Amino acid sequence: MNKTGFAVLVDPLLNKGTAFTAEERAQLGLQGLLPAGVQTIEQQEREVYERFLAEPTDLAKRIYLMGVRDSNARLFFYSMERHLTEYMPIVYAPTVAQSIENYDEHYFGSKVAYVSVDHPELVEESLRAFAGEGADIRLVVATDSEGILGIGDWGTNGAEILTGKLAVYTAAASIDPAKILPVMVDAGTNRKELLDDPRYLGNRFERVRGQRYDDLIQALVDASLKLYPSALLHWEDFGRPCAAPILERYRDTVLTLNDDIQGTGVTVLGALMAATKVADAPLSDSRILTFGAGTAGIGIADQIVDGLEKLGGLTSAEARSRVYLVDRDGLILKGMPDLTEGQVRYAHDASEFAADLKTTSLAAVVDAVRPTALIGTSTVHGAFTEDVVRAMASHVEHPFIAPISNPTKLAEATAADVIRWSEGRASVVTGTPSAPVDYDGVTYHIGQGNNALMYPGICLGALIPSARIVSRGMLLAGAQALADMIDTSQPGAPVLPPMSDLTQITRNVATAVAERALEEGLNRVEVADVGAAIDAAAWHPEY
Ligand SMILES: NC(=O)c1ccc[n+]([C@@H]2O[C@H](COP(=O)([O-])OP(=O)(O)OC[C@H]3O[C@@H](n4cnc5c(N)ncnc54)[C@H](O)[C@@H]3O)[C@@H](O)[C@H]2O)c1
Ligand SMILES: O=C(O)C[C@H](O)C(=O)O
Ligand SMILES: [Mg+2]
Repeated sequence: MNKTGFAVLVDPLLNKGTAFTAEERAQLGLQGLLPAGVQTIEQQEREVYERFLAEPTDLAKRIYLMGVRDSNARLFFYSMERHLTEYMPIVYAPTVAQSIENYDEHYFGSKVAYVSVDHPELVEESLRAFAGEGADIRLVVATDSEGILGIGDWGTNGAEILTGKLAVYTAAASIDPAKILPVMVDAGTNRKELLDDPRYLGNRFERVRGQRYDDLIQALVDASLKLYPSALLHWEDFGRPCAAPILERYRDTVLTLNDDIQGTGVTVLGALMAATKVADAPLSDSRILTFGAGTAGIGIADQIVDGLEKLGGLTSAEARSRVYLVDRDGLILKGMPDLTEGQVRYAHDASEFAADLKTTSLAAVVDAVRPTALIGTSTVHGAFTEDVVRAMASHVEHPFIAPISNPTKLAEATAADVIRWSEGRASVVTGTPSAPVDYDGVTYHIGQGNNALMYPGICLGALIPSARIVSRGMLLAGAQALADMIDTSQPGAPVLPPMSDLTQITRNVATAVAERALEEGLNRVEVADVGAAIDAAAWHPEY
């Protein structure tokens, strides 16, 4: 049944507010519900942008913009398209972290589907209720909020990470917002201050682990496959104990992507490939030191190893031996207690190092390993000290240094410090935006090493041919497409394309990923012309 009256005005996908024409107002029963003036989308957008500029803080700007999103989605995306570079850090990281940390003051629940570990039998009903009967969902984005960015466990307050990721999906990949379903997986929280806060709205118990948790995830996968068989399932900000096991359980049989593992892995691999061009060194010469060997750190290591093998020509054992990990207890060595499965893959033999190596000193480990690339996914602010950066730059002419922990306050270093301490020789990327750095007469542009550069394109590229899975080949094709966008001929050029080019980046990545899926025979539909199929699928925020 077609909606009329207030039902139209409160539906963000139908609402045009004051842009409804006199005829539409008559047809849709809106007479008397709107003031007499009729505006164009351009006029409405100008007012949105002026109000955005006038809001006093980043958090206030985010709350305002997401309010526009919730009342008139086309107007929001029309505005985001025009001010992408300005809106990204507000709608998404780093400001989304403030939304989550201050949730109780500003939200009464986010617009997402909630599923509870107490009621796996209600998962299907929750998805149906949120999406509406007959919805053509192509993308399910789920979080359990145990590892939100680097700020940890935020229970159901973490739902705002989903609204941020969804906005980026539509802005970057033109995916129709009506086809995306955000799901908050509520398995409890281990954050005591939330459990003690009377205003906390999620399940008030400690995180449930083991069979009951696995059953909830299985119920979500089953419901998604049953209701929306061609949809991609995106996992976001699950904690270290759950993220990798969930991906391993489903990656070979279900169309699925873990953003923190795979999205981040391909982003960093793409940047590393571009950095090897700056260094004029083959990819196969890379030696990688990852500081913070959790979900993202291991995801990056695995992805780089795949790249060293398939693109760099190393054997799998050779490629693995090029990766070194440092975590809380220092350099990861064989036989250390409590290593995760991922860490075991990269544990080195202590006999490779001098007996007196201080394995908990990052600078000493850098001197011992002599890496070409240093990646930070530790959430330890300032861990890449001057000593560490100088050690990197003393062994390699052009080191790749990527302090990508989010939000900004947790980054291992600032771009400006890395440029200064490496005397302008390092290729740097940071997780949140960094201003250009002037050093010794050169302006260095800093790439934003954030998975937002990749997950929209990988997902779109997988959806276009209705791929059965996201294969390793599809991921590598995405990384190559990203690296191919980089022109390193100018001094100070970034090793990642700028966020202002996000729609073009996404298109290039999606094209490469879709073509690889077709080559590998993973498609469930035939696609004669990938570019034309991308155009045909695109949703445009116009009235
Ligand atoms: N830029 C991006 O696109 C991107 C993508 C994913 C994750 N991240 C960031 O990476 C960070 C880590 O995320 P995650 O999901 O991997 O979390 P995680 O908890 O799975 O991993 C963090 C790891 O750092 C280790 N660590 C903590 N303190 C340490 C110390 N003092 N020294 C060495 N290691 C230490 C932890 O033991 C853990 O293994 C977060 O800040 C997150 O925002 C960035
Ligand atoms: O959300 C982001 O900004 C990137 C990434 O997924 C993260 O967890 O930090
Ligand atoms: Mg994340």
